Amino acid sequence: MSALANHAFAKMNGIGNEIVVVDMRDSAAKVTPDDARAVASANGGVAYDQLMVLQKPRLDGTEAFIRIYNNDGSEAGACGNGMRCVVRRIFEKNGQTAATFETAAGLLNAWQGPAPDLYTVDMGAPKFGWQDIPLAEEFRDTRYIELQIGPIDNPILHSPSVVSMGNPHAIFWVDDVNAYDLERFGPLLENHPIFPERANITLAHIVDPQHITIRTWERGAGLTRACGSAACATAVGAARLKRAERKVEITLPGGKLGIEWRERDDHVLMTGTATFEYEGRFDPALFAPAA
Ligand SMILES: N[C@H](CCC[C@H](N)C(=O)O)C(=O)O
Repeated sequence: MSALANHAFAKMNGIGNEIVVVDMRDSAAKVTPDDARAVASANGGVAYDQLMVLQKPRLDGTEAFIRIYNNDGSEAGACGNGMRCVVRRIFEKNGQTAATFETAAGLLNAWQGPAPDLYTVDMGAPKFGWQDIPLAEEFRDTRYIELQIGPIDNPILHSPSVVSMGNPHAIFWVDDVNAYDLERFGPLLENHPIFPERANITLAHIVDPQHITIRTWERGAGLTRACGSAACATAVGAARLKRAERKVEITLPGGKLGIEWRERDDHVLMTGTATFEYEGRFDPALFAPAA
């Protein structure tokens, strides 16, 4: 039987990005991709975009090792909105206002602030090398790669920037993020062979050097109302193109995030809210083997 059967969870959201938080630090059991898919089951499950699983800390000074699952069961190396939800949950339980977490992408510092209802996560430094994204072939300048959708002589979307925040992101620069059928183009681009680990696909409109609007088709989760790591990747991508400052406000369908690509260490700081919705326990029937 799955380690999640009857296990407590918290349903939260990060500006509309649907998050489930499960604290398994008291257990050595592992969550499997099948478990993650079962939790998202439309038949008695909990609808979510990312499942944040807290496991026993592996390093001194860290609160937990966090594994991140998309609702298709795939694992992600980063989840900004999910991290803010984890941070709120932990700080409300132990009274802390700062902590360090470990994820597959490395160590993440997080703190409450700059206001009581805001949480800031240091998402680490972005990576731009074609093998870091990763891409299936070499591109020396990842500010624009050769990738397009639509007629060869009149592409609908083309020349995205690519950035890794611990997970792969492709950002297409457009004048209106709502003018494209992202539900149609998203999966084609997510699964394009140029992305051996697939990719999160973002449409971004640079309103002015301090404001960018985005909409994201997420790898392994589809169209979501917000994607924090995409907001980070977009802010960095725009700054690399000298089209935005290193400190910007990103507007997503579900709300706004403050992003700063810090000069002194190239780390990306993401600030926003985290909303608690309800808590419950997973119905064991979700994980029962198919009859
Ligand atoms: N929604 C998450 C991103 C999850 C990324 C996941 N879709 C992947 O990289 O596979 C966020 O707020 O950063």
